[in-house]
Amino acid sequence: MAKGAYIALIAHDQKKDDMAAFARRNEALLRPFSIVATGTTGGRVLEACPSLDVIRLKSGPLGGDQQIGALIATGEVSMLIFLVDPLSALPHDVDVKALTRLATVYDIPMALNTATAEILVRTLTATDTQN
Ligand SMILES: O=C(CO)COP(=O)(O)O
Repeated sequence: MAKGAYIALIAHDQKKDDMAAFARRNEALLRPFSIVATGTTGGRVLEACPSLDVIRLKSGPLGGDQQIGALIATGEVSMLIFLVDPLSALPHDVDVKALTRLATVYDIPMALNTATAEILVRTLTATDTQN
């Protein structure tokens, strides 16, 4: 993974505890990287892991998903970990779809659940240390 590229972290409300736990488990792996996150998720990650370099954007419903989508379009995101809640209706569902669509268009490694996130974070950080 290219240095300077962001790892993007986002979690829906019902998944924020899972994201905080994920960050805590993987704090050492994530520490060398710059993280970009939607507002509330970023706050939870920083609370759990104050040592991480986290840039907080707007909250998802206020445009945070779109901000991360724009960073993907400009080539600044190398990994997207987006813990989605498939059991709740969201007012900004169109933004969520737009973001996952852009991650697919630009072929960004994308985890939508914790199990995949655990695999992805190890694979990409291991690749990085070989470069
Ligand atoms: O709603 C979100 C993603 O769609 C997440 O936004 P927050 O991290 O601000 O809650």
